[in-house]
Amino acid sequence: MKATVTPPLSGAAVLRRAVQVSPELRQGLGTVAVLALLAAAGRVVVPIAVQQTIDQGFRAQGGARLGQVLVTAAVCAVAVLATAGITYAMNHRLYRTVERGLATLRTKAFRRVHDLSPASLDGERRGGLVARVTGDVDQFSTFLQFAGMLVISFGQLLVGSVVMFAFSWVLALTVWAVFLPLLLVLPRLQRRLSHAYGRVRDRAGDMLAVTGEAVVGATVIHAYHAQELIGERIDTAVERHRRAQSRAQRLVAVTLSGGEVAAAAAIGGVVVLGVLLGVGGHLTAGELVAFLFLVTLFIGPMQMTNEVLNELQNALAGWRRVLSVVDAPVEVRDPGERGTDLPQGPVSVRFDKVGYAYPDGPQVLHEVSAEVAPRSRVAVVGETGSGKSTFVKLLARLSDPSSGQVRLSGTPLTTVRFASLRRRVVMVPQDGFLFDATVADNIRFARRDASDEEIGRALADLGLDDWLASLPEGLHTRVGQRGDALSAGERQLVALARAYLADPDLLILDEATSAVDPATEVRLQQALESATRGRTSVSVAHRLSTAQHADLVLVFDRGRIVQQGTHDELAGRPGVYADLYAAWVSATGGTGPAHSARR
Ligand SMILES: Nc1ncnc2c1ncn2[C@@H]1O[C@H](COP(=O)(O)OP(=O)(O)OP(=O)(O)O)[C@@H](O)[C@H]1O
Repeated sequence: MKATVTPPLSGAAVLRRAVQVSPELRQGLGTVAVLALLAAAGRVVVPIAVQQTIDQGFRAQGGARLGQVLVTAAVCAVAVLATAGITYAMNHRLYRTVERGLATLRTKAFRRVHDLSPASLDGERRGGLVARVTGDVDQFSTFLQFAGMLVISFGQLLVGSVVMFAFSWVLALTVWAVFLPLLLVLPRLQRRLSHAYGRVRDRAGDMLAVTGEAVVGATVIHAYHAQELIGERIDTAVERHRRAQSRAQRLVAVTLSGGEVAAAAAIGGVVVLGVLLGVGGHLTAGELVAFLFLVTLFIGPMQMTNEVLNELQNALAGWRRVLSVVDAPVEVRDPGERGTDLPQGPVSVRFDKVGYAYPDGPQVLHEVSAEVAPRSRVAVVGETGSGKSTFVKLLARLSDPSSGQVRLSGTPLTTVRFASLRRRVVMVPQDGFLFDATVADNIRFARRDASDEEIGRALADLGLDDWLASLPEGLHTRVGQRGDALSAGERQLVALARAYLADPDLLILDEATSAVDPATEVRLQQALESATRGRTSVSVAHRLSTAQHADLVLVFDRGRIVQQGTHDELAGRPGVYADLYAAWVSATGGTGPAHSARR
């Protein structure tokens, strides 16, 4: 699946694309920059005040001037308070801008996960993408806690350097000479870090996918006592993440230690040179003390910049992965305004030499041609893996054919607006997903404005009123997560009632293969009979009893339609259908429980 491939976007390209995806990120950046400069300027007030206090206050010519000291202290206090206020305003503005941008990014990424073709993307892979979107965006959010400081740091470096040069260009050059080598090797280190953090984010994604799978597949894991196997997979994923993280942290440690050494060298150099300059009469005591303050103001941002750049690499790696979800190509597009509505009335279906291959997979449908008359009931049968489900997914436009064309009532499916298609064509998949809500709410999913009475009537139409009466709280019975509180057969009944309430012109059913008890089997059969009456229906039939009642049976074999006709015509003729039927009769006596048709 293309969406899982991380495109090798450079840091700058990631930022550019991120701003395109979330234009909010641009808003107010000018204000943030101005506030950052003001905050930086505010921070050099203290060293200047220290210099003034010493040189013009305590050591003033003609004796100490306490009045001057008090005024300087008051100005300094006001500047410190104002700087704190400006820093708060800048952070607030920055967080607001970026959180808005990230909200847009999250929304677009989640939507894209939904838009990706359901035919080629199963629930687990979709879950992996969701984990990526949540984990990686959070990583970026964490980075922001530092980002505000980064903006101020740049301002502080700038203003600090100007003031340092004003006090003593020799000392200012010394400080820069110490930090320059660090600045020169930093880009190389950052590139290596970027690579290391890319791996960390990938490993974190793998870890989330494996643990997510373990939660979703808990029942199967317990049933097969596979806890140890899954445990090992989780341990491996955790260990690989730990190793990637350690590698990245080692590089971080190198950059931090480099910063420490440079800081110590800068302070040492300033003290020694400063004293020598002072003795020679080139520097006052106040200027030397102020300079030492300025050096700490310079070292702080240097180290902060280093740290923030490290975090930035981690955040960029996450951003890059989220953007690869946002930019994943959507296979099935709504023609929207340019499209047409399906013609009114009962729907006919035509498949014209349709071929299909799943992304990166082999051809699974070959030259499939079929015609379905309006209001007819069609059963699609064939061995497991013969292409039945794929055929109905193309009919519901969950995916588009690789070759050939599907038409509904003469209109090419790709030109039908989604609004019209989803109103007139409804598919009940094998696993008709139920939400953790009541029976009524799950059925109402088809028509949000349906009243309880209408839902009750729909169930009665399908002959399910006695089943409804047997539920502890009738329509208001909760179905549990994924419908776990209902039996497999009952879940199918609810899914069918949901489709019936939608009142489509074309009903597509992918019969569940799960076995149900005989009483539910009879209920399901009756409900199916009522739900398909008077409308076009195409059912993937795992029970050949469905084929017995159909107007037309399409027989699939290895991705091709090899026979078509009514049950009576086909059962009496040697061929795939007669074999399937014979196998089904011998396995179930012809009336038995659900059974996947096999030769
Ligand atoms: N999401 C997918 N990605 C790749 N290949 C797939 C995917 N879904 C199905 N296939 C492959 O396509 C082929 C046809 O599968 P399909 O599900 O259409 O068969 P089927 O006749 O409905 O089978 P069953 O009766 O078991 O449901 C199979 O070889 C299957 O492995």
